[in-house]
Amino acid sequence: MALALWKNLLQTTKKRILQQRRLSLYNGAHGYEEELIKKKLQQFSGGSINLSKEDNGIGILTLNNPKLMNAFTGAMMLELQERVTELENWKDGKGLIIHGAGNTFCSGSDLNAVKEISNSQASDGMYMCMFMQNTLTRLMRLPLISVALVQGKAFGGGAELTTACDFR
Ligand SMILES: CC[C@@H](C(=O)O)C(=O)SCCNC(=O)CCNC(=O)[C@H](O)C(C)(C)COP(=O)(O)OP(=O)(O)OC[C@H]1O[C@@H](n2cnc3c(N)ncnc32)[C@H](O)[C@@H]1OP(=O)(O)O
Repeated sequence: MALALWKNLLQTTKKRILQQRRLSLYNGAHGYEEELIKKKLQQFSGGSINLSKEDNGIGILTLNNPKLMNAFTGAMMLELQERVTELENWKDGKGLIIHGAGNTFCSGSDLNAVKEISNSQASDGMYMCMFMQNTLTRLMRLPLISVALVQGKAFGGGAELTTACDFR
């Protein structure tokens, strides 16, 4: 009986910790509303973030937008958040390798998207950065040993991504 109660408590606590991790660090701060910035980011398509979870507990995350040196489009920023959620729920995960498709790592945010977002409303550029910062903080807190495999260039948001990893 005591053991069952203890297990239940442990599971509830784990669930709560996961739920808290997913909450944005910034919601409500400086007018930041995650759902609104997500709608804006959806408008900038292209590229993908692929995750392969191997049987040995190693995840391989690929930044895939080689035409733009793997720059992060809005769609990729949203996908990165989804992949991080997937990793948070991966019970058998032990490690994570992040690499870029082709012969480079990542040239940062897609400058076309940055330009358009910043031109639409001054604060939207800041909200986009806050969105990414939140995802990278969650990535940094994953209970996995993470390695950024930096081949070629890592600029702007790409360099920030490497600093969210344990090793680079
Ligand atoms: C606000 C967000 C901020 C952050 O979070 O900190 C950012 O990340 S802002 C972005 C910061 N990154 C940059 O400023 C890098 C910009 N790119 C470059 O300086 C160069 O492209 C490079 C990365 C040094 C590579 O140079 P090179 O090897 O000579 O290749 P090309 O310049 O010919 O690039 C090939 C192709 O890719 C396009 N490209 C590259 N980076 C980006 C980007 N960040 N956004 C959009 N497009 C990008 C480049 O324009 C070329 O396209 P084509 O001319 O159509 O072939």
